[in-house]
Amino acid sequence: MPAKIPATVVTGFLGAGKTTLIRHMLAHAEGKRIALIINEFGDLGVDGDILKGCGDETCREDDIMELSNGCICCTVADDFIPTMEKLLAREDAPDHIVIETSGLALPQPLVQAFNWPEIRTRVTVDGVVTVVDGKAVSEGRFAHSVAAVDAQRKLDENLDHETPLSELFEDQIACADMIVVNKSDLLDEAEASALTGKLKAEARAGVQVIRAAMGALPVDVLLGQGAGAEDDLDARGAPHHHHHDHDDEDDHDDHHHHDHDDFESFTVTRPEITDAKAFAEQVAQVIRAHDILRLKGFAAVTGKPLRLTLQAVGPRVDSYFDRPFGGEEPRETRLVVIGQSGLDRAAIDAALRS
Ligand SMILES: Nc1nc2c(ncn2[C@@H]2O[C@H](COP(=O)(O)OP(=O)(O)OP(=O)(O)O)[C@@H](O)[C@H]2O)c(=O)[nH]1
Repeated sequence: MPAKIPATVVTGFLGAGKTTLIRHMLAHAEGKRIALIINEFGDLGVDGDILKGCGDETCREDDIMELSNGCICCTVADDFIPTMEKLLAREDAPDHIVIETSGLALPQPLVQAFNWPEIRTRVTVDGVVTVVDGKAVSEGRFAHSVAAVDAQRKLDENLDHETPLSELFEDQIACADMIVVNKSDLLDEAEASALTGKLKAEARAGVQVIRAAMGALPVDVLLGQGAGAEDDLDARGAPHHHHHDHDDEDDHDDHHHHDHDDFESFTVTRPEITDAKAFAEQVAQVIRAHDILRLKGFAAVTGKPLRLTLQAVGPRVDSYFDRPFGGEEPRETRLVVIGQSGLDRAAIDAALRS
């Protein structure tokens, strides 16, 4: 029987730097043929677009596959398994498969999907890499008190003090084989080592916690961990028991909860903008006013042939020109907005289009 193809799951909260890390890995793949599967939250396909736009000859467009928008544990049979099978049916099988989960997904259901008979015989989960936004966690912007929450939970089993954010974070940490404290360029030494220590204490025994800036890690560090995670799910914090109201019919295992219901995303479209800097400030203001978790997309700037990529994680907005607009592509501005449920869509839409 041919050896199983190793697959690495890259998980981590919204905006932690998963796409950046993967982009670096593809650009420094050292001859490894890596196929990529992306499961994005929000309907704009920004991550896929950023990766496809990287222009590196080692990452061919047809090596990048996108799963339809949605939670892997709901769409495993209809979407994930067929995508994997398509990939495995190719003549030139990849050396390694990398799967980027949505920033709101739990890694456990995905790892579990590798136990499907069609997949299990041919692929193994080489490792789960959890990317952490070092700056956001240090600032307590989410998962502000994982330890405190844990202590509370231990005191009273009947209480559910968890917010969806800290719950997701805990699940992503519990499933990790390697934790990447990313954005270390924004941390001082004391912050970085405090966070590293805290994460080591929370992770399973022996999990490596490493620092990175812009996800720049050697491919050999990230891949080739040989964890066989699909055989070891129980040790990886089965998702919390938690009721969910995903929809009326409950056709999932009870222990699958559906945090993504607590989040929503929508797209705002507007014509060209005139001033890139002023627009970035406007975006930052809207984010602060409406508690938006993540905003990303592309803008057309009057007089500029290149497309402006906008990326905001919390109130920090990054923007850069990435590539010319394609011939068929409309010169317009499209942004995907992600936040906890209850966003005032009309107000956000108006504020971003003003
Ligand atoms: N300063 C700094 N910024 C970073 C670093 N890594 C990523 N970023 C920026 O953080 C933003 C989000 O990065 P992504 O790689 O898109 O994050 P992601 O986890 O893929 O985001 P989602 O797919 O939305 O969950 C981008 O603006 C990146 O340029 C880092 O190490 N340092």
